[in-house]
Amino acid sequence: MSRPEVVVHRDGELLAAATAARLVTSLVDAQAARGSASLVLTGGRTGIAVLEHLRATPARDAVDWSRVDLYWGDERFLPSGHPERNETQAREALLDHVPVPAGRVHVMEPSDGRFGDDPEAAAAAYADVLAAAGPDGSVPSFDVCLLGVGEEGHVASIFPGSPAVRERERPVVAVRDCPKPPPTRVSLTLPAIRAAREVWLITTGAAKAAAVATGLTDEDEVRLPAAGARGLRRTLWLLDTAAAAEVPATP
Ligand SMILES: O=C1O[C@H](COP(=O)(O)O)[C@@H](O)[C@H](O)[C@H]1O
Repeated sequence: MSRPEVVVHRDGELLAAATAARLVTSLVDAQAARGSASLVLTGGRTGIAVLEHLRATPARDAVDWSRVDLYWGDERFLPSGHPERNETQAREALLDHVPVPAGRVHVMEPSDGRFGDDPEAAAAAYADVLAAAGPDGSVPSFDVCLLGVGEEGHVASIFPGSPAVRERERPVVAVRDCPKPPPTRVSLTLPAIRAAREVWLITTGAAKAAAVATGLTDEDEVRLPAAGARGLRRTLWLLDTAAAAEVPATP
């Protein structure tokens, strides 16, 4: 598992623009190396801002969108098209504007979907989606897994002290009684996130500074889930100055 690296940008706008540029390069490189690229999307303000910048940059056309598989790290378990669904926001920010085939957009089921109001069934179905895509029924080695970071150190919908953060077997779980609304969600687990080649934790603002500083240590992931989000090859914390304020200076 990789050790965390930190990149700090002046402010949130620049962070989102620079991360979008970094994504273009990573997706193009993955396609050159392996034929297609796989990307796990995140919700949250910064994650969606990255997609908006990706939409706006002419360099987005360097990516062959017909060979990109898109997944989600978590989803708010709400009806299809609900404005608070991470899927809805990602579609508006980017996916409706690039020629990615519908069959490569791997959404987590909504609460009015195939399984009705059953997030456990939606989570199990998403585990099947991952198993069908990965080697020998295991989770795919995503090229990049994007994650936002909550003030209390949550990533995806894995909250401190929750059953989700203790999950060791299943790659996807239903999350109930979330401290952040909406209360019901579907989320990848830390073992699934750790299957990614690269994990990028992206966050901004002073309110995240303490979680960022602790997340960079070997803190117990049950107390601070972000500390357990590491990529096989690379773990990158992409921050603005305010979020990086409590990170110890490095040479
Ligand atoms: O609810 C969620 O929040 C987190 C963090 O969001 P932010 O707005 O504080 O950046 C996000 O990572 C997660 O995907 C989302 O469902």
